[in-house]
Amino acid sequence: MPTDLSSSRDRAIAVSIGEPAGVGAEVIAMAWLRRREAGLGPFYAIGDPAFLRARLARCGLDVSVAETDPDGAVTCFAKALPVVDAGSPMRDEPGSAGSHSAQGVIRAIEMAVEHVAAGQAAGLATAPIQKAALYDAGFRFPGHTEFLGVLAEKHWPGQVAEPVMMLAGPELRTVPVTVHIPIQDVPGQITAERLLAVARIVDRDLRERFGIGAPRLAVAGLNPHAGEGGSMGREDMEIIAPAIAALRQERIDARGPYPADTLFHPRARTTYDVVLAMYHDQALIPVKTIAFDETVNVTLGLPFVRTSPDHGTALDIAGKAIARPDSMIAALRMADEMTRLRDVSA
Ligand SMILES: NC(=O)C1=CN([C@@H]2O[C@H](COP(=O)(O)OP(=O)(O)OC[C@H]3O[C@@H](n4cnc5c(N)ncnc54)[C@H](O)[C@@H]3O)[C@@H](O)[C@H]2O)C=CC1
Ligand SMILES: NCC(=O)COP(=O)(O)O
Repeated sequence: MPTDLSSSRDRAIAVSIGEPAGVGAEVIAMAWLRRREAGLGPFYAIGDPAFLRARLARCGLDVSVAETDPDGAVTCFAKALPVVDAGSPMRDEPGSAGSHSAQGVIRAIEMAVEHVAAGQAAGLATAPIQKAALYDAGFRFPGHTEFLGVLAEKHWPGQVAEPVMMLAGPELRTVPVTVHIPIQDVPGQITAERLLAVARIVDRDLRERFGIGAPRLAVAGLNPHAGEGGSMGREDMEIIAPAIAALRQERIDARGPYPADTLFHPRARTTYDVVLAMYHDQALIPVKTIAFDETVNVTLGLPFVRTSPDHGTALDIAGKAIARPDSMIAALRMADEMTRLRDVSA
């Protein structure tokens, strides 16, 4: 029987509402409806309350929305979905994303970080953004991950934020060493410095934030058969293998490089705690294939907790109340657990 955690803490998780044309608003509301059975602690949305009400009515979701400030969210949460106004109107036009909503979408993310920095929120979960729509409006970051790194350095002066994306499912965690870049640019960005920096953050955060005492890091090769001794590409032997050796000198349990095609089957998955993959799809295809509905995108290397569902805006099904809220629920649960672990260890 899951515990009702709705009133067991003094600060809630802030949830930026994401792209209004997508499924973010409805999966947030569905997560609220399932809060008790899912054992979720309190959370509140940041966005346009009028938009939220309109979308939930369109979807036929029987959810009361309570406008509040972050401090009032915990009290409201048992009876209504708390929402903090981001001060920028959003349109209830499912499926048609555009730069018109960008200001509110970005502001909601900024406000969530401000609330965490001010001690008004325990952590942050983000609903998906439509990246191209934000780029059209001048957003200059590949995604949340990099934007949050900049916001962290702004609000935690003196801290060097090194945001690292990790996809965490029930059976598999993966980290893309390079993320949102064209595939032709990947080999040039696989450097020893990047590998060492990512592996150190992953090792530290798996210990500190996930309670894994001795994390085992499996490192995937870049080329077929991890280069086949150099005949299918030289990065594996010239860059990745020496970086792994350097990590082992630091007593980080990194292993590999392993051929990526045989790294994700069930027996292989019992031999490590996380895979460092060389590019986006090498990391995300296996986790989303194994557990699309339960996997969480979590940012390591920040001075605060940030999680997100693994899926995107799903414009094709927005406004129909058929999106599954499971990944958003998993993201909220993970944010809650990580913030509790931090509270205990702080
Ligand atoms: N954290 C974030 O902000 C993320 C944003 N995105 C953005 O989302 C946009 C769309 O990306 P896509 O590659 O099309 O991926 P997507 O995840 O939005 O959709 C892929 C397929 O999965 C389905 N799907 C997604 N979420 C679902 C859910 N909760 N329940 C049921 N079905 C679901 C969609 O209907 C679609 O058929 C892009 O702009 C992308 O950049 C993508 C991933 C994460
Ligand atoms: N493909 C994962 C993704 O797009 C999430 O990016 P971010 O917005 O969390 O940086």
